[in-house]
Amino acid sequence: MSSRLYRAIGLMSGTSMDGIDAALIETDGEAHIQPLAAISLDYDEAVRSEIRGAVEAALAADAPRRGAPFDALARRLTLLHTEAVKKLGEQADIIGFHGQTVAHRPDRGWTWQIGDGAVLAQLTRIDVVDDLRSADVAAGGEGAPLLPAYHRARAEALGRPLGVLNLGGVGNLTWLGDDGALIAFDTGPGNALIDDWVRVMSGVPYDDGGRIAGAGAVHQDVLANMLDLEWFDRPPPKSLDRLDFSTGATRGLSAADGAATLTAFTAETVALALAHVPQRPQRLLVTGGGRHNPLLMRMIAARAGIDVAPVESVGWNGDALEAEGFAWMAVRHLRGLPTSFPEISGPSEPVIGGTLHRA
Ligand SMILES: Nc1ncnc2c1ncn2[C@@H]1O[C@H](COP(=O)(O)OP(=O)(O)OP(=O)(O)O)[C@@H](O)[C@H]1O
Ligand SMILES: CC(=O)N[C@H]1[C@@H]2OC[C@@H](O2)[C@@H](O)[C@@H]1O[C@H](C)C(=O)O
Repeated sequence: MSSRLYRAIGLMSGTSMDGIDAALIETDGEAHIQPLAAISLDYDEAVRSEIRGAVEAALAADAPRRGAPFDALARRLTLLHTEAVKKLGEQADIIGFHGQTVAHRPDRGWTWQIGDGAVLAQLTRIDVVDDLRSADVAAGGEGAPLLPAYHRARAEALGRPLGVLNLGGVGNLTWLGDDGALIAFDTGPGNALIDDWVRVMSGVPYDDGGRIAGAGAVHQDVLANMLDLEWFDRPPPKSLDRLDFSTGATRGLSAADGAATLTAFTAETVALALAHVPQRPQRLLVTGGGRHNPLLMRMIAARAGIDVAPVESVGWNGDALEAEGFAWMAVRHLRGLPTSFPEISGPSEPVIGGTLHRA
C-alpha cells in the first residue's frame, strides 16, 4: 500500500549566516521525493552582524538560554522565515524549520537553534516541526549531521561507493558503500574560515569564485600547523561548532596568501575525511555554496585525488538540498519515522526528532 504524499516546506538558515533557503517537496518521508520549488532570501548586513554577535555570545553559554541578545534576534528571524515562506508562495501541509544555529555543544549535552516554531505556525497558518536536533543529542548522538539520511534516500539509484560532500559554513561528508553501509560526519570548516578571513581582510562576505585565494600562495608551514590536530584522526560520529576552527594561524599573511592557505586547509580536511571510509568513492558530489568556488573544487580534487562534481551533475539542486532535507524530516516526524540514526550522528537508537506546533 502506498503512503500518503505530503507537500512539505523546508527552511534552512545555515552556519554561513548568509540567509534562508526555502524548498517545497512532495514526499511520503521515504523514497518518494519530488522537489517542486525553491527560493533563497538573503539576510541584510545588519541581520548577519546580529547573528555573528549572538554566535559569539552563545560561545560562553553553559546551556541555551533566553534573554538578550537571543530573544530579539529569534523574533526577527522568525519573521524573516515567515517572509521566506511567503516568497516561496506555495501552500503546504507542514514546514520543517531548522532555525539558526547559534551554538552546537553535544559535548555539553545540547545544541542550540533559535527561531520560534509556534509563532511561525501562527503566522504562516501551516503546521511546523522545529528543533530537529535536540532529541538526537539527548539520545547520546552528535545532533549533526542529519542530512546524510536524506542523501541516502535521494541517492538510491546512483552507483556506489558514492560520496556527498556539503560545503556550507561547516563541511560534512556522507559516504554510501556498495553493501548499503553509510558513514557520515562533519569534516572541518566548509567556507567558514575563508569567509571570516576575506570579510576582515578584504571587506567582502566571501571569496567570489576563489579569486582572492587564486592570486595568493599557500604557506605550507602554516598549513601543516593547522592540520596537526588530533580531531582529524578521531573516528566518526563527530560534529563541529562553527567556531571550533579559527583563522588565527594565518594572522600576518597577506589577504591573498591567507585566503589561499585557508582554501588549501579546507581542501585538506576533505582529504583527511576520506581516510575514514573503507572504500574510495567513485566520485564526490558536492553540494552547498562551496561548489561555486572553482579553486576550492580543484584543490579538493587534487589533494584528495578524486573526481569532484557539483550535485547538479545528478540533477539535484545544491542550493536547496538542505531545505529539502528538513522538509522530508518534518514529514518523517508526522509519520512517526526516525529522523536520525546511530550510523550517522550516533544516537543509541534511531530517534524521531522535532517538536510539532499546530497552526
Ligand atoms: N560564487 C561563490 N564563490 C565562492 N564561494 C561561494 C560562492 N557562492 C557561495 N559561496 C560560499 O558558500 C557559502 C554559503 O554556503 P551555503 O549556503 O551552503 O551555507 P549554509 O547553508 O550556511 O551552510 P551549512 O551547511 O553550514 O548549514 C558562502 O558563505 C560562501 O562562502
Ligand atoms: C549544528 C548545525 O547546525 N550543524 C550544521 C552545520 O552545517 C553543516 C554541518 O555543520 C552539519 O553538521 C549541520 O548541517 C547539516 C544541514 C546537517 O545536519 O546535515
